[in-house]
Amino acid sequence: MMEIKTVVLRYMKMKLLHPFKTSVGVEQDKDFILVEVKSADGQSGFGESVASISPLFHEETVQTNWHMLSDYLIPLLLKSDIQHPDDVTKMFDHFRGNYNAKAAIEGAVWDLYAKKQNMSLATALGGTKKQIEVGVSVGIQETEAKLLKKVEGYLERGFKRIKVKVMPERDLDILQAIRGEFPDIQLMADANCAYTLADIEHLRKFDEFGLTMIEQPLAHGDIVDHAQLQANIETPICLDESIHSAEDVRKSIELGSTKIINLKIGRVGGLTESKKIHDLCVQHNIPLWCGGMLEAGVGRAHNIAITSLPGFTLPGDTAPSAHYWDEDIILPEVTMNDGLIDVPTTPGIGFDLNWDKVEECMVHSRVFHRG
Ligand SMILES: O=C(O)CCC(=O)C1=CC=C[C@@H](O)[C@@H]1C(=O)O
Ligand SMILES: [Mg+2]
Repeated sequence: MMEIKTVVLRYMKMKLLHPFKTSVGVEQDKDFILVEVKSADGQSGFGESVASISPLFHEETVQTNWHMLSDYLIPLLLKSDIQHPDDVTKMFDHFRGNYNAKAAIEGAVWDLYAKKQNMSLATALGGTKKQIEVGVSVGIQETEAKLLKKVEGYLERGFKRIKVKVMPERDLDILQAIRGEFPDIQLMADANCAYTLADIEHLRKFDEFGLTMIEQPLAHGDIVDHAQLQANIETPICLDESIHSAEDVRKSIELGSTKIINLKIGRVGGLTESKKIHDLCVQHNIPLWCGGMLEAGVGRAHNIAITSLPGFTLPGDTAPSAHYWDEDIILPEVTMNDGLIDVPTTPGIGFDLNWDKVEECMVHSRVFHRG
């Protein structure tokens, strides 16, 4: 049994090296919650919330996460006995939605559990890979020239896949320009819900660019219209914002709404549900990759661990720390060699906290003790 005695919430604010622009908005500062769970012997596990400061990507925010953690999830956790991290998801099912908040503390419990088992989080999750392939997500750039320069730089640094953001009026030109310079690279487009079924004819034009996928072309939460769209275009659809559970994946597969899944631990409520989604995708031969939410090092470490499972067959958005921050909150930082990141073999997430950086970026904190 893992008796959690203390939980510490730290409200963090970090400055991204480059503003990140998508069809839903621009992120420059990254606010997030660093969650620490401590057992009686003083051992700690860490998790990270992925919600943004505004409800643009989905309905949660850092503030709603802070509320849900403080007023519902932590009080429940501190009066429960946990035999295994899977118990946390069962316990939290009592509350609807709030997936980012649930995942932030469930991930910390998984980290603590792996440390107590003296195994890496990757191993605790069933991971088998020693390295993971890394792709990069390129935000919307002011000009095509800037975009092409960024793509060229990323390819030189070894990224295995390029993901570009598209939106109506900023799509075919971007794809044409990239394919003109880089005809053979692994290229995908992320629409972040920017289109509707009225755009079927327009979206059919994407087929000429040989994309590995188009990510979330239609409304967040939708799986019905995506099935109609997939029946009308060749490019494989990948769902992101529509998927919050293994049940959503099952229905999407049955309807033919998707051929690829972007898994985000925070979007599905944690690592236990992520494992269920992984197993379902393997069962149905649906390629899986790990999306990103501009995480700092703790969230990045969790993404690396889940991506070590064998069903993650496509490069994810888990770029190295230096792609996002001048200094990360973990030691060592996440680094990449030739488009590959080593999966840590040390206990838990496999990184220490850079406490000087944590202190520097912490805005406020709150400590909760078992009653
Ligand atoms: O973390 C990364 O580098 C990927 C970032 C990224 O592509 C996204 C982050 C957050 C929400 C979205 O805008 C977008 C996505 O849809 O994957
Ligand atoms: Mg996406």
